[in-house]
Amino acid sequence: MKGFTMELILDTADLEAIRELNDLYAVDGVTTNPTIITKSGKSFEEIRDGLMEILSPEQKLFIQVVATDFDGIMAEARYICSLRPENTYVKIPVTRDGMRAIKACKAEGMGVLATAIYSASQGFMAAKNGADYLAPYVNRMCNLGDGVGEVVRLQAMLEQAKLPTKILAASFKNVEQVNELLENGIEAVTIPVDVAFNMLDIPSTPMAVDDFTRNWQAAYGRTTLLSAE
Ligand SMILES: O=C(CO)[C@@H](O)[C@H](O)[C@H](O)[C@H](O)COP(=O)(O)O
Repeated sequence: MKGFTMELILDTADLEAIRELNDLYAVDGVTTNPTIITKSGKSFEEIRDGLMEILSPEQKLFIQVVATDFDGIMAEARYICSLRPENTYVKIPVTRDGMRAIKACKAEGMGVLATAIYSASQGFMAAKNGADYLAPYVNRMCNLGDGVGEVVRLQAMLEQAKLPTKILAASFKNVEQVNELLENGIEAVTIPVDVAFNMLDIPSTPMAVDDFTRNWQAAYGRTTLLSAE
């Protein structure tokens, strides 16, 4: 396995949730796609400016192209990568035009994430074209077959070929899917807001804390460790 630090990315354009989760967790960046941005109810420009204000220069920003033809993808990719001096990645779906664009963007020195990946072979070819990250759609792949298994297979293929590309697994619907991939050494995950909170919020934990507080209050008449001495 390659030496790495696991990256935790948020898969949302909900600026309030990003602020809150950025306080709560060690967040490495944010991914968006055209649908995620339209769901925010805000304009692209508002989301773009909000993300650039919230994220520190070290946190990664991934923005997807909307154009589907090679020239359009290249124009949007240059624009996206010009938004911040570093740690900005253009997300390009692995269509035929997209694959050509991934290769061309890397030749121009841009950061690239290959997205909308549904099979190990699609991911492998994007990695061969130089993509920095691959985003397999885990839940959607699970709906078609063994999604987690296919991502683990892709990881094995990258390791065998000694390709440095990282898998940034996407399209999660529950915590268990995330856990399974982390257990298998996946280097980065991008998770939606509900899954991000569900990774922490188990009702038994605040219930246990309530017991501690109640017992302390009953014994010492206060709800803090600190006395008035
Ligand atoms: O590709 C990335 C991250 O690189 C994600 O933003 C990706 O587009 C999303 O996770 C998926 O489109 C979400 O899919 P779904 O929740 O609609 O199944």
